[in-house]
Amino acid sequence: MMKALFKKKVNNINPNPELAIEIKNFTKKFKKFTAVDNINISVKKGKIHGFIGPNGSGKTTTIKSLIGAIIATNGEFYINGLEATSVDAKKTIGYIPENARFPKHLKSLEYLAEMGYLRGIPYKEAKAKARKILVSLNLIKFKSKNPNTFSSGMKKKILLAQALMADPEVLILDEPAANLDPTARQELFNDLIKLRDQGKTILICSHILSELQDIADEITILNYGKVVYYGEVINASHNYFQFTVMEPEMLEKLGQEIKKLGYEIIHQFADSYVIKLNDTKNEIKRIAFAAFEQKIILIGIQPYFTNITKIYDDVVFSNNKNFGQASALVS
Ligand SMILES: Nc1ncnc2c1ncn2[C@@H]1O[C@H](COP(=O)(O)OP(=O)(O)OP(=O)(O)O)[C@@H](O)[C@H]1O
Repeated sequence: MMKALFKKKVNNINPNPELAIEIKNFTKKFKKFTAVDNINISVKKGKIHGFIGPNGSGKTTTIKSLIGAIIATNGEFYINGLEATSVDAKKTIGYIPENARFPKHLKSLEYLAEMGYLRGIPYKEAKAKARKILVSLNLIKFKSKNPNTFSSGMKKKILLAQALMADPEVLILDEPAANLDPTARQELFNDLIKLRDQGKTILICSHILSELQDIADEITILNYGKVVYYGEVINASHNYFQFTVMEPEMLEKLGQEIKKLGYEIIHQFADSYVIKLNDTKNEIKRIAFAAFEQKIILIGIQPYFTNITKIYDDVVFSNNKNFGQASALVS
């Protein structure tokens, strides 16, 4: 009997070490109510991953279960291939909650140094590190002020600075841009892009689609506790262009010309191809000229990117007529 009690749980799931976050078969029930229903989520290393869904769809429940703040009814959680509850995995996560509250008696620099000290960094070292982070987030001039007196945007940055004190590989942010004005939001996003470019993985939980359109590399959409969409995001910086022909019959010929010019076709539609360009203006001229010479009529050449609002409208709004159009969430 005792043997059975202490028997180690056998885990048949092999975590994928290529993923920064892996959530498998996660279910959370609050009494009889199923808030999250057997979902799987994968977040690739070094990416900004948008975690989207209407109010009450289960985002915060998922994040809190991932960081161990609430207990899952069922499921497995991994950070960089390690069980999320393990000490080693916890060391690699930085969590930034939706709301900020700071001790009244500490100035920003002292507060960050204390937080570093609590995580085991010697105080002097922690203070030097805090100073460096404040410089990188453009907050050093406020080092002697208490963060409670800061604007919402600055408070968010102090929370980010606090998470960075532990040098996390994975940052998890719950509604990072709620209540921020456009400038503060842009500044915070620029900081997140910088961190992603340094190799960190960032999971952003949000239902404001415009927050994610320009910065997310991939998205997962949750609706009524289920994953209804997962995919990579192509944004303007990828330099993808869509070339549309007048008659679908012209498409094959255009494909031959595109290949002759040495471009790779990324996507194919009934009447168009998507290609990655580098030196946009000259390359468009070359392709348009080659098409013209082959009597292929191009009726459209336009930048191609993932429209998160449209995807959201398709997978959420069309299923929940009573929710209101997703575009209403874009602010
Ligand atoms: N402690 C709890 N007890 C009972 N039900 C809960 C509890 N926490 C969350 N829920 C319910 O679980 C569902 C998912 O809530 P959750 O907070 O995860 O959604 P969310 O997607 O983060 O929403 P929002 O965008 O509004 O923050 C909701 O229906 C919520 O009412």
